[in-house]
Amino acid sequence: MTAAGGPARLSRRGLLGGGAAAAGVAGAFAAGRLTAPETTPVAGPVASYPFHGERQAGIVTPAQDRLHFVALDVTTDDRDELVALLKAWTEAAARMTNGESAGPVGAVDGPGNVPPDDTGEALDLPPSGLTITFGFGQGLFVDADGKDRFGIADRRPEALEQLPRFSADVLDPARSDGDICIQACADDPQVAVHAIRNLVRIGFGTTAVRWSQLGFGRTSTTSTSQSTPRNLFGFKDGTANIKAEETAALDEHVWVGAEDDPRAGWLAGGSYLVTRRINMTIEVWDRQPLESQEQFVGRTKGSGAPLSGGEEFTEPDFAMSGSNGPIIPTDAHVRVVHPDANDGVRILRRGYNFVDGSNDVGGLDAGLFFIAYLRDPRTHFIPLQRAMSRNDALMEYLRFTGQALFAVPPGVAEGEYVGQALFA
Ligand SMILES: C=CC1=C(C)c2cc3[nH]c(cc4nc(cc5[nH]c(cc1n2)c(C)c5CCC(=O)O)C(CCC(=O)O)=C4C)c(C)c3C=C
Ligand SMILES: [Fe+2]
Repeated sequence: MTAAGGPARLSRRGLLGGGAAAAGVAGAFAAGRLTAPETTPVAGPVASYPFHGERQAGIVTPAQDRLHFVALDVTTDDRDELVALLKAWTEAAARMTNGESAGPVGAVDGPGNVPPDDTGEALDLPPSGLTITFGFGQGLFVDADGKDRFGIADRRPEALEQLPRFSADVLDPARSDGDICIQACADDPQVAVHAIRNLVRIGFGTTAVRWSQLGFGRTSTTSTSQSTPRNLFGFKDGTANIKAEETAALDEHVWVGAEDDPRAGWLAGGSYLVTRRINMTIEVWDRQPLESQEQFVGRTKGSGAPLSGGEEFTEPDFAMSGSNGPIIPTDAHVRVVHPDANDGVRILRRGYNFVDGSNDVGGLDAGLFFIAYLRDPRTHFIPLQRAMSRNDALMEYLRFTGQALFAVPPGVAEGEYVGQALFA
């Protein structure tokens, strides 16, 4: 398999859409925010992303179209068993992201009298841009009884605590938390599901699935090479997201710094991952006039431009007046969560649309599975969610039905296993 289409391999011309756009992007970097390329080139089909590297793949990797996310509880108290599992998962993840079977024998080439070491549904499928990203929850460090099962309680990152409750939270414990999470993203749903299924299979006896979530359409961009997708409200989502090319912003807002937390040095270069399962009352939303929908968001539904004018990547002008007060209302989502209103804070969003059948009132159980990577949940998530709770017009159409927080260790070098520094 060849690695192709990843950010480093896109030509500068392909990334920036020509010289004029390049100048524009350079200016935007200088201003601290990224503006659009003049044209938005689409990266070619991606063969594979290597599992090993300085950072885990699946964070700044161009967001793939499909997601299978699982949270697991560790059922053993034995540190050696946990470490053995992390080693086995590392090997299997490296193989699968390379388009190989989960185990070295494969789905059909082993002896007939034992179960195969791969389940087989991805036979003949390409790697499809599969990335597998691991995170550790609070319960891995101290379990519900306050027990330090694996001798790592003193290495728990200070910020890895239970998230507070927010308004519109109707959290289902069966869709929240977990000791370990695995995020599999791919451009083929079968490849993402195959990855999670096999990792869960390998963990049988050591871990148990707590909850999982499928996502069918990305709701963000994480690279300037991508076009902006739409969420289930029909709006472009991901326009102002941090992009892989914004390395200074990633260092400031996404990657945990070496000095951030003296007792959790193992997390330096990693990140925090927040998930929120957000049900959207789409049937009610669909009855709102177009102009109201646009006022709730603060952007136009067609182009995604701010209501203050311009094009999709034009910065909103929050000072501009309309006939009835500010043209971008004070409770518009993009105003409430904008860095200008939140001490300059930015986050890397990597969420997905979901529809999990229908609900008990004949509507769709649909929404946005919010995933964000950020440097510290205390500065980069809790205040944002609180601001939304207080004063965001979108809140009337949202119900938060699950949430979790994980510490995501940095990348894995060849010959190492994921999270190795935590157990060293
Ligand atoms: C706590 C953080 C956020 C939650 C929860 C959240 C939910 C949520 N958002 C949309 C739709 C859009 N969000 C947009 C931008 C945007 N959203 C957040 C944060 C949360 N959103 C941020 C930080 C930003 C970027 C703000 C900026 O820097 O300008 C947009 C506009 C397009 C874009 O920039 O991506 C839309 C549309 C929904 C539907 C939703 C819950 C279901
Ligand atoms: Fe948002």
